[in-house]
Amino acid sequence: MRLLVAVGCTFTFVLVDSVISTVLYTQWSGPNSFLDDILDFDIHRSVLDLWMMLLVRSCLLSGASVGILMNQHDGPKRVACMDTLMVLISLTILSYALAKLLIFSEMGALMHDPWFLSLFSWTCISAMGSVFFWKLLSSTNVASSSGVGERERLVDGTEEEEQEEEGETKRNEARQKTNSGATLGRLLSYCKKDAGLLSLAFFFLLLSAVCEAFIPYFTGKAIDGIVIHKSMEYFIKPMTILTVLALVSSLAIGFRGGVFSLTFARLNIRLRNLLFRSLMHQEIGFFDANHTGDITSRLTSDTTQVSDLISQNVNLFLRSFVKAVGFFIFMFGMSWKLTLVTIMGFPYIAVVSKLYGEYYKKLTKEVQTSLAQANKVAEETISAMRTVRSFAGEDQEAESYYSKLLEVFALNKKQAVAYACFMWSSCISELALQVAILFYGGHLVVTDQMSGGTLISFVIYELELGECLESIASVYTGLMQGVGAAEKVFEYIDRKSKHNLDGQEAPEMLQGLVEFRNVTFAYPTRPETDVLKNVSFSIQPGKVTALVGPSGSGKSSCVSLLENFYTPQNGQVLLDGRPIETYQHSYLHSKVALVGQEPVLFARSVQKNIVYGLPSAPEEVVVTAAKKANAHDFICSLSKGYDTGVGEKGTQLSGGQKQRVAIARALIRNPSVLILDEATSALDAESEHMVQQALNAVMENYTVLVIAHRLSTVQRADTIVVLDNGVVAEQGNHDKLMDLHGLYYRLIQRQVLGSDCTTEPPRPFKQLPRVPEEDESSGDEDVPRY
Ligand SMILES: Nc1ncnc2c1ncn2[C@@H]1O[C@H](COP(=O)(O)OP(=O)(O)OP(=O)(O)O)[C@@H](O)[C@H]1O
Repeated sequence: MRLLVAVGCTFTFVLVDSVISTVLYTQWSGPNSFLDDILDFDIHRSVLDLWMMLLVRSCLLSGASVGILMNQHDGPKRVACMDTLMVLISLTILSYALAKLLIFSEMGALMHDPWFLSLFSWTCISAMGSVFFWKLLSSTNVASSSGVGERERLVDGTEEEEQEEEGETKRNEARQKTNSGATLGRLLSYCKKDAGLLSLAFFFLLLSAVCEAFIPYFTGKAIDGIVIHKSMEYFIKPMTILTVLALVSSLAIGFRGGVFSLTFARLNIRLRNLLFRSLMHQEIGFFDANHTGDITSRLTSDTTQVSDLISQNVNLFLRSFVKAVGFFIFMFGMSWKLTLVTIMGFPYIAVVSKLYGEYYKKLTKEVQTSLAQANKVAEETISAMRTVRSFAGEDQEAESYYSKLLEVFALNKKQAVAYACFMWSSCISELALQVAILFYGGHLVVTDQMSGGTLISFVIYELELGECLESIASVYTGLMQGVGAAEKVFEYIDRKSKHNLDGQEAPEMLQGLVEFRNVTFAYPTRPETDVLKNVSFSIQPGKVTALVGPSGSGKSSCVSLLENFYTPQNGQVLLDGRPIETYQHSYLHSKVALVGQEPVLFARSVQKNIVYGLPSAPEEVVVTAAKKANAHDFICSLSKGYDTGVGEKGTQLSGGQKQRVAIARALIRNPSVLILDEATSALDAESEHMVQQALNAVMENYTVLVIAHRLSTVQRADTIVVLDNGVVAEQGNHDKLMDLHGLYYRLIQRQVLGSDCTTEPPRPFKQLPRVPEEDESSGDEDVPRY
């Protein structure tokens, strides 16, 4: 339907254009026959050429309309491909009409003929109208693709899918085009708070632009003073004004630049702040799905690129724009004819920079993505340097980083070629313009239509204007680059977490009863695999519940759900009878504390690590928590005691020390439920002993869910939940489960006896650093571990 309307409108336009152009032409040509005009064509006297432009427009528009009607599927796409060509043709028609006006102006009376002026004006209007109707025809592409998809349901499925995909791509492209303006508007709206500063910058900008606009004018006056008046008086006056103008403009330029830099530095801070806050509230699944390198690259390089490019370009754009307007006014005042010559070249430069800007924006996005990939490799390698060294993987990692850099370089090469082509085309068009101005200006001076001094002023204005237009063109590409980076930044700023942390419950008393009720869960990154299937068990207040099971059976996943990191697909995790997600975020994490298997410490002091999340905790509470965690003595022996830094991820502490600081960090909250992921396998005997002592004490006083790796812990637990491949295989205490002779029994037998007493080999518990002797199992510290 839309397609038919567009074609109908285009044909109507062609008809109206033909009638008006022909009537105006015949009125102008008078009794002369059309044939005579062709045979006796004189560019200085005939407007036949203007009428012929009608043929060009009509043929193009009618051809496109018929093409679209005959091939409704591919037609609009083909028309869209020739959008730029149509713009160029219309610009050429416009320039030709202006040139005709100049030619006729030389002929005096001819120019004032109302029919000529009407035909000239109509040619300009219809040239612009042609672009509009061409765009209308090409835009039917987006709407018609889905319509065609419907009509051609008989076509096989793959083709239909392809059509839909194409439609979607087109819709995205169309959306992207309108988005650039919206993104820019949004970026500027972030500067609203700096409106005062910006107004000041704008004032200095105007001041400098006005001063600069007058400089060529007084230069011309000074030259006329020497050449025409041959008097120092006529020379000194404009020279004095020139000096004052130069001084004022340079001061204003300095102020303007400084204030703009300050404003956009604040924009950078705001963007980073917003982005980081948004990241802090994303669900854990988001961090599973996105690599740290990608995220930090948006936070560092993309935000910097946005503020740098926007600050430089907004500054440059405003300055160039104000100056260009001023220059145009002066140029028109000096010679409207020479100004028309200048205007003829201007649209071509605009088209070239638009094309270049769009291509550059696309390349910039690709470069950023590619750089993020390279950063990903570097970050992963550097953060795992010990592992890299121990496997002698340095060269392999360097090679893989280099190959990523080469991918970036391939894109940089494309950017360089695009830039070279852009510079080449804009320099050529500028040069052509200057030659035309000098040529025509010389003719005006020779025919006494302007003075030599005025021509010099005009040429200076034209050169300055060229610079302004060049700046505006480069601003466009620079802005597009910044907009590309800004879109990536906004994507994360606008992202709403898929897991809300907006629970409000914060009861004064919490018993610590945890229930898993028919929980089925799959990680968002692997939604097709259920890692927990209909899991139900409970953790009684004041009791120790142990989770055991082979590696990958889902123990840590249970902990993640209890920490409210993810939402289960089915079932509920309850704390004191209320769903876990209904609790206030900070409340929940003060009541449910976790000591992980490989606890992560921050690169701060021991004290700051212990009070993490509770910055106002008094010193004595910190010391009490450290004592309970069996950490006080070793902390006191450190060089600066509690103020000693622990290094990145706690690397300056031993594994056992790290664990005890992590236990203190959990205990300082005085939690109702303590989750312990027993990690003793990575520790040496002494550290293990220290950590175990701390854990033993803790288990006596808290409601504990422990992922148990030691037989002593499992034996001591009030309830043992045995997980196997995401389901609860068995539940009960040690004696009951041993009597069952099921999975638990087999696992114990296997670990204690070091042999398999089943026909079906069970999957192993956590890897054992050493196989214990059978009679060791009664001891506490040296008991066998899972
Ligand atoms: N972030 C994640 N994204 C996708 N799948 C995951 C994620 N974390 C764990 N898994 C998968 O979920 C399953 C259960 O893992 P989980 O870590 O809960 O097991 P586990 O019993 O704690 O194992 P282990 O004792 O070895 O730590 C495994 O198959 C694992 O591959």
